[in-house]
Amino acid sequence: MTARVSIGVSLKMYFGHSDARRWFDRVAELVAGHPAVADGRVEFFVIPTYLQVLPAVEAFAGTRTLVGAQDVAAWDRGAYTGEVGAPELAEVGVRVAEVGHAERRRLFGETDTDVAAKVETSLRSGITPVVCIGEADRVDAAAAADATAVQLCAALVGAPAGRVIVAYEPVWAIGGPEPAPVAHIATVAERLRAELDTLEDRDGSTVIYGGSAGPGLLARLGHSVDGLFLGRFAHDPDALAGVLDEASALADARSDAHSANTAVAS
Ligand SMILES: O=C(CO)COP(=O)(O)O
Repeated sequence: MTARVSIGVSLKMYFGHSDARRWFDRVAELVAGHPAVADGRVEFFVIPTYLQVLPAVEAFAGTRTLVGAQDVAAWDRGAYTGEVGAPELAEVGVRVAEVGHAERRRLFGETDTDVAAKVETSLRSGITPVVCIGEADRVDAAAAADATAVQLCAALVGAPAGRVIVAYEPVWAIGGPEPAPVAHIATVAERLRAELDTLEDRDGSTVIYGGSAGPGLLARLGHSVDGLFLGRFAHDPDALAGVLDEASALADARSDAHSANTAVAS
């Protein structure tokens, strides 16, 4: 378990250009003044539309915020109309790329093979993939853990060494009124972390939860996840500030636990 806690936001396609830029300015001010983001205890990333990436890079400059892309081409460059490749994303300052979100799998037919190709090109370009996985139907936690472990392995086929951020997002909890139950999330996230721990070349990888996540959830989840992937409930910067405070408290608790373990071991 890493001491650091990760909080990410995907803006999906909710905001127009001016609204997105206003949100970037408000949130950049918020994170610049947030001690845990400023000193790196909490990793913060924002994933706007492709067209909003450059203004986001500019707005968040100097705040430690990582700007991401909501997708990435499966190829580096060439005759792929409408696509954007990882090398170009990296060139303009994109640091994370969302791969295999449930909406892309469902609406655009993305397969595990596409996802693996996108993970591979991202890592090769120095971009950390946010690998989105989650069970489609509401099954029990053990079945969800089995299904998502299979998805995770499929996503990492052929991937070069490097950190990945695994976003566990049960499809049935996305866009709903409330997140999946805490015990369900904990069971699946712990299984996914155990899977990652068996891999030698994935140091620093994290498992975060998304799907109607908002203020109050991280405090209830505690150590069972490494953070949250927010959608609608980050549109209000005050709600996002509340989540960052919870992330900061969790990062402190983890670093205390880490120091206690190190003291016992020595
Ligand atoms: O899909 C999500 C983040 O990628 C979650 O979105 P919501 O929090 O709006 O359900």
